[in-house]
Amino acid sequence: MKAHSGNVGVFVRIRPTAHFAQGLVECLPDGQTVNIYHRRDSKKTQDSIKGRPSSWSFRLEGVLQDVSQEEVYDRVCHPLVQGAFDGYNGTVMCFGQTGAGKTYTMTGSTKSYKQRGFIPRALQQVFQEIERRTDFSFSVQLSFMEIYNETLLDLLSPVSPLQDSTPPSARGLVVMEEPGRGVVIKGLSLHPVFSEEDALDLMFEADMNRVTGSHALNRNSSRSHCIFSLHIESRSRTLSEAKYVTSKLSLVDLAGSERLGKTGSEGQMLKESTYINKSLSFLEQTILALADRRREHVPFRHTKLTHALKNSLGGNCNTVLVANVYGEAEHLDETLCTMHFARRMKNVKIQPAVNEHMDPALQVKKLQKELVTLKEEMSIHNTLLKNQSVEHEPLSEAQLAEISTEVQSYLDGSLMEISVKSIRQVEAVFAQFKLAVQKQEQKDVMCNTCSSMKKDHGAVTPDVKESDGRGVTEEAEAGGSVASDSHKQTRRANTTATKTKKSKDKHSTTQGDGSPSSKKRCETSSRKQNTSQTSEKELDPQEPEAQNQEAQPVEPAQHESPPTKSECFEDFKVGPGSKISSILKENKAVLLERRSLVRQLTEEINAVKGEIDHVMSTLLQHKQMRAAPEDEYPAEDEEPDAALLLQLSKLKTLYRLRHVALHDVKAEVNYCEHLVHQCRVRLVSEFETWYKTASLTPEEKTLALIQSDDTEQQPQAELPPDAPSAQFFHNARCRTQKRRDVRAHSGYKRLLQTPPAT
Ligand SMILES: Nc1ncnc2c1ncn2[C@@H]1O[C@H](COP(=O)(O)OP(=O)(O)OP(=O)(O)O)[C@@H](O)[C@H]1O
Repeated sequence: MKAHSGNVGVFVRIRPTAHFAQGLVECLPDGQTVNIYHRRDSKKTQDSIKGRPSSWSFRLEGVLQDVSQEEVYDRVCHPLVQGAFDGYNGTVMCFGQTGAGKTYTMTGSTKSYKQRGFIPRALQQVFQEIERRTDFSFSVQLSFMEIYNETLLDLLSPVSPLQDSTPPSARGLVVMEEPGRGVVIKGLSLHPVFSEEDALDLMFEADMNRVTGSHALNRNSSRSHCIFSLHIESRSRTLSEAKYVTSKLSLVDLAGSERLGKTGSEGQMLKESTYINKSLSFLEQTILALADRRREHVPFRHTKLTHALKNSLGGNCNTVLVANVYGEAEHLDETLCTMHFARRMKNVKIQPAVNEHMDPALQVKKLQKELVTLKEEMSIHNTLLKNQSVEHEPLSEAQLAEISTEVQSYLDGSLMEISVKSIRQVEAVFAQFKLAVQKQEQKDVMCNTCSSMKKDHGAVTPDVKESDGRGVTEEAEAGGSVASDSHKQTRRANTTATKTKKSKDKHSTTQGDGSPSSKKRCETSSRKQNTSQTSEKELDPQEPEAQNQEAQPVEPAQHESPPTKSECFEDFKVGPGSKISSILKENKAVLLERRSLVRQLTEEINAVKGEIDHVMSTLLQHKQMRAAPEDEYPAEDEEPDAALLLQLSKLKTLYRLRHVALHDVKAEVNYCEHLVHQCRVRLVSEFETWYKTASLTPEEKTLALIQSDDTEQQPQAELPPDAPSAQFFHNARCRTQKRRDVRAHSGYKRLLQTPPAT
């Protein structure tokens, strides 16, 4: 997904106020335009804008006024995070006057889950997406960097900047450009994270380490620029492709621009303000240069900030700017400056591109496979066909299309045979057959279930959770492994046969001829209708009765009895739910294998224990014998004792090793059980959703969609208090608070480094 292409996306967010400058700031109903007017009677204003027009109109991607944190995130950040999963880099920057709400937008309130900002929401989205994309494996790493007075600081350094008195320059955080990788920060620590809660922990930790100060406009003013980065790498689990994609998501909270007179800064804070204003002014110059396509040189290297952001400004990245402004009249000049910056940023071009890479090891494997195929082709060429025109190259699009047409003609009977030309052609023919079967299956499933359920929804009420649970266990006990496609197709064919039989039965019930066979069919049918709960076993398409039935001609749809929920579940498992169903089977197969290993190890341990007992009792006997009068027992009995002791020591070692192995395998069993449970729950819940939707008319589906939209827009206060993300947020915050308290008690003080002279 490409979130924004062409130009940088720009939004303006107005900080809520009871004293909105009505008449001076106007937000148009289109939600994209802000007009700003200057009063002609204001002396100060007239001085500052001498010779310029007295009103400005700014048209942006969106004007965010009185909008919740959730909506701001959804409009600004959500598409970029989604894009990151497709391999696009993304950057969101908050820019504006001090106190206008940049940190509130980016990090949000650390005390309130509902008011959390972009960073925690992005982490939530990332881990939810990872859970959803079961076909991919992901690795996520994060880093958090601060630029304070032109010095780069690692907010997540393994050695906390609070403890470390080494000057940051000596700790070696340097902006560098590497061929093929662009700008990298050498020395910045990257932290692998495996869960939302892990990541939130690090976010709170970094937030605690930031430099803040207090001045007239903001009690908690960030005195630095802050760059939070998430590095995501994803690889397909299903395709053995060498390709994989990476992306970097940067969330940038810039320090606030400030008028020194207004903030009343002095001393250290004055120095900070000077650095902040200087770097923002360079940022502005860089943006001007980027927006002007005639400029050949862009002064990225003027400051650490612009250098570090080089790839994010007009690079291959989806970039979005949030301009944070006040809505009050007294800040109109600064608001105007921010809006001009936003407009310039809007003119900067971006060229988002997917970061696709090749895994060399997998590529070698692929080439080796290719070589084997080519060799086979050669052997066919030489031995079977003796045909000079055998193709050794991969098939072209045109050849594949031709094969598809041939297969279609073969299937509809207009072509009697397909002649073999090469292994690749044979493989492509098989693939086309498979495709045709799958399409037919999908059609069958949808036609049968949707139309029948629609007709008689009330009759379909078995509790699938229970019947599914039993079925699943039965499969597991039967040692179910991953079903091959052909196996699935056989099951499918048998299911169809069973269904056809059932529809025939139903037909006979209403039009019975009174013959014994007809009666029997009637009984079967009524028995099925009276059963409120149908087990999987009863419906097992492989049961002998079903297999012995000759395939009956398919009755017209209106005579078919509606499939039971359990039957629909079977269809679901080979149709839309086939992926999760096959993962479940795989996991169950692994679980069974591990359980049998546990049994085997337990038996071995028992056997070793038996031997140990035996050796010990022999040794005991010898000891007793030695204690007896000498004439009864000869002295050479000492000799076997040495051998027995050696054997005993070996047995004990073996016993210990087996125990360790058993312990490990038991842990694996626990883990596998957990996975199987998760898959099972997911299969059933996905089926429930599918089943509900399949039985709806198009109008009902539309209504359901509208209702689900409504639910999403409910205020967050209505989220269940135990919503997992809220819990993670709460836990991580509490842990950070504890660390903060410990540090406060032990007298830690943030060492603010003197910046190197520039
Ligand atoms: N949209 C908003 N809704 C509610 N409160 C807000 C909003 N924007 C800002 N605030 C509040 O205003 C105060 C200042 O906001 P914040 O610290 O985010 O400003 P800033 O632009 O990051 O300032 P600085 O550049 O000085 O760090 C905070 O108390 C914050 O909670």
